[in-house]
Amino acid sequence: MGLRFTVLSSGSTGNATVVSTDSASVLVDVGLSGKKIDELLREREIAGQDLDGIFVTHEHSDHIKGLGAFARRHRLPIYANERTWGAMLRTIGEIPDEQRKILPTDSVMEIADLRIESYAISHDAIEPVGYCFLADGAKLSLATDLGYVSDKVMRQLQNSDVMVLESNHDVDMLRMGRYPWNIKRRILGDTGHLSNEAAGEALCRLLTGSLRRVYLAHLSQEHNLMDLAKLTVNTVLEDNGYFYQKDEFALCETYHDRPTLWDVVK
Ligand SMILES: O=c1ccn([C@@H]2O[C@H](COP(=O)(O)O)[C@@H](O)[C@H]2O)c(=O)[nH]1
Repeated sequence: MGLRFTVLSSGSTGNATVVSTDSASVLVDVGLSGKKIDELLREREIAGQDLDGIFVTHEHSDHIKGLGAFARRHRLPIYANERTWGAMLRTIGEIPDEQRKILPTDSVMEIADLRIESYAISHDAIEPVGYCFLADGAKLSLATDLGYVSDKVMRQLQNSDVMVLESNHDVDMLRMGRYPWNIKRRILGDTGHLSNEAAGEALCRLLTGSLRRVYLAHLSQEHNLMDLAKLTVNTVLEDNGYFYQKDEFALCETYHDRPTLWDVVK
């Protein structure tokens, strides 16, 4: 079946994504309780103990809430860079040495036929990363929790077939919303979260030959709506002269309260 994935949950209430090939299966982040992750995996017919490892993007609780419990229960290796390990150790509890794996930022590793590339992103965590997954000539890129898309990140994301891209908020809804000003400023800043417009602008530079689907992710439940996110991204694309046919490219949805269907990347 080749490279495939399901976003189990997306948003500030918890993030987790499964990426699989016929020979490897990994989880990216465990932002819900270990019990809930097991339940969602079962829904997608995956057993926790069949995973080959967990890849951590950063230490914020919506990405590591259930990490310790889940990894210990299934004796799974956890991959993160050294500074992220340092930042999360006190919250995830004791992890046996054999499960602690250091994956430096901007490095590449392979598990069976799955190639995993970590890349640095701009977010207010200690050393946050995104991941690209490649197998069978297909590329899936996960890009959430980033304040802006740097040229380096843009190069990393090139030639993706499918992307999971942050579209956190509508700027006007956020400005008018109830969050305190310091949190609004954080979200809007260079180490915060991508707005719908910023996601659209990034896509203008990424909508090349190979990109077929983009899953809008990490939507705020306070300051966004999926239809508004899609409309804004499409408007930015059209304003910049990017028009596409429905059979060429699609914007897809992720959810905070249910998994996406399996998507076979290519
Ligand atoms: O009271 C709050 C609410 C949210 N945050 C952080 O803001 C961003 C965006 O949150 P959304 O739920 O997507 O609106 C996220 O990093 C939250 O953790 C906060 O710090 N305090």
